[in-house]
Amino acid sequence: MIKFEDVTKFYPGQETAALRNINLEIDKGEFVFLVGQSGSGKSTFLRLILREYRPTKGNLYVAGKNLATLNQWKVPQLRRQMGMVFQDFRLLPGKTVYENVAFALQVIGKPNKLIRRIVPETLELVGLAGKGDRLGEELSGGEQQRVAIARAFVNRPKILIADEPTGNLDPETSVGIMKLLDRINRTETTVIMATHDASIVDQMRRRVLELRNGELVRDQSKGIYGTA
Ligand SMILES: Nc1ncnc2c1ncn2[C@@H]1O[C@H](COP(=O)(O)OP(=O)(O)OP(=O)(O)O)[C@@H](O)[C@H]1O
Repeated sequence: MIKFEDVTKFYPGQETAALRNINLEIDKGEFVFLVGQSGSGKSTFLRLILREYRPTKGNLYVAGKNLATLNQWKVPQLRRQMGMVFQDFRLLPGKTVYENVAFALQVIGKPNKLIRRIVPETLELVGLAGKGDRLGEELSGGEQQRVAIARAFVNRPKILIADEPTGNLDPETSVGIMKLLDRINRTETTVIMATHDASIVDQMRRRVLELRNGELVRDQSKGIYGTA
């Protein structure tokens, strides 16, 4: 599903690499935590998968395409296979829960009939049945993150990328969000999640990739947050 082949990324004008010689594979349906200190390269790793940047060196295969050479005009097609969730939710202001989720399908040209069927189904899946008419800003942080997850997942992407999705939530709410990501993962969706949340990583016991100064220093199955 995803393969890094000796991937190095330098930002323009920088002398040290944000990522250096990364080699790894992530299979379909895996759940992977990406950990490491601030500045270790986690966001860069995710942004390369999203093809926000190209690798400076090496090859990066995502869903059968080499992103190092992929034409720019094919990027939207690639992104449709991915959902993205952020720490700060990023809901559309002034829009209802339903509208936030429906919008993700409208922009890719899905017919209204399908939207009217799939949005309520997805809201139910994330535990927001009956809340479609509420405005995003009226919801709690945990509920807003559920909307963001519904929006990311409504098109049934192959890969869900989450950048610190529990970073703004209290521990109990975070556990609920993790249960939801786990349920999504069980539908064969590959989940890659950058996090600083040790207790969640330690509870879930999934594959852990640790970056340090742009290098992959640990790749542990059923891993924990810190090195034992
Ligand atoms: N647009 C950019 N231009 C130049 N340097 C950048 C840019 N984005 C990130 N960097 C640098 O690349 C390195 C890796 O940053 P990155 O944001 O990937 O780390 P991170 O692990 O996601 O950090 P955090 O946990 O704080 O989000 C850092 O040294 C950072 O300063």
